[in-house]
Amino acid sequence: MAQYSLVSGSVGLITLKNPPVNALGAVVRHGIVDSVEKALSDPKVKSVVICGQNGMFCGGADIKEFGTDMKGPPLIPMFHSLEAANKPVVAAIEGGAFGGGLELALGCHYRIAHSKAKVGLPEVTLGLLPAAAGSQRLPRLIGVPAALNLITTGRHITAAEALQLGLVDQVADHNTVDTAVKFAQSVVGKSLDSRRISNFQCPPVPNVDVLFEEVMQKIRQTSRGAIAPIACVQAVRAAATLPYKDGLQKEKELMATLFTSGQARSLQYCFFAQRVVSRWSMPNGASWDTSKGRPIHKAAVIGLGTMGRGIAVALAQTGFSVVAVETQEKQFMDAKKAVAGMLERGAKRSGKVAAHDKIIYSQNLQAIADVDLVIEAVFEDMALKKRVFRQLSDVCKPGTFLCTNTSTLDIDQMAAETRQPELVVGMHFFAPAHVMKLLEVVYGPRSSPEAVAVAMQLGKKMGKVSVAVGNCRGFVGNRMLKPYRDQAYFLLEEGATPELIDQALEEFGFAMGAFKVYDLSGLDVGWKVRKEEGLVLPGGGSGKSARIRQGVRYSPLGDLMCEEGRFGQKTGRGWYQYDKPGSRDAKPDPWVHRFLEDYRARHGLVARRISNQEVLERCLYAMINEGFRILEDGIAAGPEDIDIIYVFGYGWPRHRGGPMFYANMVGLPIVLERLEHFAQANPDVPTLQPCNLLRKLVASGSPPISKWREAMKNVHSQL
Ligand SMILES: CCCCCCCC/C=C\C=C\CC(=O)SCCNC(=O)CCNC(=O)[C@H](O)C(C)(C)COP(=O)(O)OP(=O)(O)OC[C@H]1O[C@@H](n2cnc3c(N)ncnc32)[C@H](O)[C@@H]1OP(=O)(O)O
Repeated sequence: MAQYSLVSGSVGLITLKNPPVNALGAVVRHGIVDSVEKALSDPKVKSVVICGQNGMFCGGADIKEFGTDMKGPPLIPMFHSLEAANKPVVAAIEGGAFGGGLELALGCHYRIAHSKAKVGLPEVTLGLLPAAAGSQRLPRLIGVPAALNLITTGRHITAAEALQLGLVDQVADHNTVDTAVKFAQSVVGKSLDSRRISNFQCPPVPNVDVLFEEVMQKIRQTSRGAIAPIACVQAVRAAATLPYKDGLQKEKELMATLFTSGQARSLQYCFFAQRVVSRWSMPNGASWDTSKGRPIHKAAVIGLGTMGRGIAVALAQTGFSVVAVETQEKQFMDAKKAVAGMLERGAKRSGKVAAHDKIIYSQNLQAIADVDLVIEAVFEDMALKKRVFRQLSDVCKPGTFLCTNTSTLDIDQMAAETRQPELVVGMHFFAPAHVMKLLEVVYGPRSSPEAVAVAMQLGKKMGKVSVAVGNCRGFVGNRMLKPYRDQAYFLLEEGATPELIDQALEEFGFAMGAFKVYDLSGLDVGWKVRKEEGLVLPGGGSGKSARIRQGVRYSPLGDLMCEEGRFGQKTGRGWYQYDKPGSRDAKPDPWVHRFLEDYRARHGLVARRISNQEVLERCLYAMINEGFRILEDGIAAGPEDIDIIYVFGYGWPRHRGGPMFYANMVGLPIVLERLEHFAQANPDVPTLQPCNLLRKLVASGSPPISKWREAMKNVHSQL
């Protein structure tokens, strides 16, 4: 609702009330219309102030209403009637004004923001554009380049930046509503003509065509197939080149296309999925509601390789005291230098002081005796990790949480080496750990809810998107990656090239195709693991068994590349060629094409034409099928957990909502039918055999993704 009251004898105060963010749902919109009518028709009222309850101005349109019949007054006429009012209307912005909330403020004659408030037009992140005249008013107020930046990125800016841009008129350090009321009284009687933004001429831009062409080109390169950023540019262009009324018409047309698009649905799903996963739960019912964390003041990182360095930096930048331990002399010296550089660069970017004094370096484990939490980041070797956990258990004070950054290994085996296995959890960071947003928090069978709560809390403090998952090989992310990568290799054997496969995946929207990722992360990493697992045969093996291991299809292509010393970017040669070792510019390599032809000839494989569609179906449906198995096994609590992991950790295009949401969009019966087809053609590839949960969901009428958790409960109860 919106509450109306008369304050200071002459100011009509309209307070938006719709917790938690005062979104502009139908009831609020009705409330605003009624309140404005009251204020404008009351002769005692000389000016109007609009604010939000509980220190929050407005979080925008009610996203939960999208996809419903959206009854209630529309926003544009509401904002026009505010702007046309003959009494000054002032927005008092506390907390934040986002999307429709900022558009409401732009319809007012004046805007006063609290110094801690933030504002922004984040519609693009929901697959939309600011279509309550925001795309037309903002450029008129702050100019085209600044408006383009805010509207195409959706970034939230501080009150100080908003003031500098001319987006707000004043910043208040204390009671914003009182300040706004006084301000409203002070401007009574002043002409409002110059305050109505829709009457403004857009500040002229030299070479407007060149500017928009350049911006459009940049957006096309970075948006990876997302349509909303492009529509945002088109809408701002309309503001820059057309009269307000025509610009508004263009904004409406663009919004109509976006509003019903699958991309908007996917992005809005991601918005809510991110919030669902933050309310983690364990199969035993533990969650935030039942388990509180414990404050962590001092943490330790063990092992200062690439991951350990990033983790230490992330912790220090968050304000934790860190003991960084590395026992090998050379690595220790290199790490100290590297971490210092990372902290300096981070400080330069954030404008904060580099957190050098937060880190103490040591080559001795005894230095961690008093820490509250340890993150082990030594080499991915179970024997080594077990030894480290035994030492940690001896050295650390009782009650210290012991976390491992393993990306695949069994948490429980490490926990078994300690005196308090309930304090052991996985904290799987993604490289580079101080940059990447995702954190998989892995609970083993003995991990206590408190330990999970502590890791989730720590992740939140570090600005990570943390997802709690169960313990299995590869957890969620890497477990699903395996069948995807297997398919990519099998497609090479059948006639594809690395660039054909990568192009299909990148056109789909992945940040990088499978083979570019291999080259980036190093082919030797997987080779080492496969050797330890006994999968690697010299020369790839021969005869029929060369392409079979442990009874299932295996491609030795990656092993053969490593035998040639082609480890990827670091050696300047991998699935692509690079100008020099360490270079990132991947070029197709004729050597690889010949290598693949020789391989096929050796194994009697006849190359066939492979379409982009087949690449997508084989790679993505195999991965999705594993996702269903993960749900079936109870490793992830729901499809949202999987999707958020893929969007934030694996370059899955957000406008496609994550693999499980994508399966839901494609249609589960289609996914099932294609998997059945591929499984029949490849009986030695068990990951293509459709899993039970998928079959059961299809048999029960393919419920929408919002109902999968319920359906999963039924499946679990039948097991
Ligand atoms: C055919 C053509 C039709 C054309 C029709 C056109 C009609 C539309 C016209 C205009 C459209 C305007 C577009 C918009 O305004 S879209 C919304 C833009 N706003 C946003 O994107 C802001 C989203 N919210 C946030 O970024 C944050 O929530 C923030 C406001 C910064 C607060 O953050 P924080 O304090 O961390 O809190 P949470 O994010 O956890 O949120 C708390 C709960 O509030 C729910 N929430 C937040 N925002 C909204 C919202 N706008 N609508 C509905 N619900 C919202 C959020 O989900 C949390 O609840 P829960 O935990 O239960 O999920």
